[in-house]
Amino acid sequence: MTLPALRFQQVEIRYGATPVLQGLDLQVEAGECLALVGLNGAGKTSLIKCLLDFIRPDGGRIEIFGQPHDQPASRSALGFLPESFIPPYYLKGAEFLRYVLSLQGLDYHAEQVHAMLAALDLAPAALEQTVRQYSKGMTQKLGLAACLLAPKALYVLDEPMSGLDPRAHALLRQQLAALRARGSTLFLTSHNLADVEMLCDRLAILHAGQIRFIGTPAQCRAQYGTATLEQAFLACIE
Ligand SMILES: Nc1ncnc2c1ncn2[C@@H]1O[C@H](COP(=O)(O)OP(=O)(O)OP(=O)(O)O)[C@@H](O)[C@H]1O
Repeated sequence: MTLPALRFQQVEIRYGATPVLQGLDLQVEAGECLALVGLNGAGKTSLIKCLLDFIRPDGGRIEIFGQPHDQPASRSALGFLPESFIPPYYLKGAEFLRYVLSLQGLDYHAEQVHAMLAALDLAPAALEQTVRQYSKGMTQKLGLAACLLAPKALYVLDEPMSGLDPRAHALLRQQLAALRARGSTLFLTSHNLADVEMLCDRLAILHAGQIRFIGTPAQCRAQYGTATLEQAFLACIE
C-alpha cells in the first residue's frame, strides 16, 4: 500500500487566543498535485509552517510519508518554496544556488542550473548578479530554481506563481506538470483558480479553520452547480 505524502489529522493552530485552524483533516496522496485554496488569512501558510516544524501545532498530528513531521528525517523528502522568498541580498545568484544545493549534499552542475534557469525564463546573466540587483520576479525565479533543482518526492510550494510575468507563469506550469509526471507530489497554495483547474488533480478549500471541500475541480463545480471554479469557490465559502 502506498503511504500518503501528507496526512494532517485534527490539526489545531492558535495565535494567542485566536484560533486559525480548528481540527483540520487533510490527506495528500503520493503523486498527486493538490492545491490548498482559501481567502487571505485563512491559515494556509500557518499550516505549511506547522508542517515544516517552524511552529508547533496546538493539537493534532502531521505525517510526511508516514513519519511524524517533527522528526527532521521526515522532511528530507520535501522541497519547500516559502510565500515570501528573500535570499541574502549580498550573494550572487550562482553563489546562492551553490549554497542551497550544498546544504542538501548536492553538487552544482552548471548545465543543470542553466537548464533550470531556461525552464523558468531567468537569464543566465542573473547567476553573476547579486540578488540585490534582482527584480521581484527574478527573485521568485531564483527561489523556484533553488527548490526545484533538488530532486524530491514532495514539493511544498506556497504561492509559487507570485510575481511571475505571463511567460514565466506558463513555463512554471509546464515545469510543475513535468515534475508531477515524473512522480513527485505537489502540495501548493494558490489564489489563481485557473492554474488550479489546469494543473491540479484536486483542490482543498480552507475556510473558517477547516477544509470545507476536497475533490477535483470538476467535482467542485458540480457540487456547487456552477460554471466556473471561481463561482464554486465563492459558493463554498458563503
Ligand atoms: N505570527 C503570527 N502571530 C499572530 N497571528 C498570526 C501570525 N501569523 C499569522 N497570523 C494570523 O493567522 C491567520 C492566518 O494567516 P496565514 O498567513 O496562515 O494565512 P494565509 O491563508 O496564508 O493568507 P494569505 O492568502 O494572505 O497568504 C491570519 O489571521 C494572520 O493574521
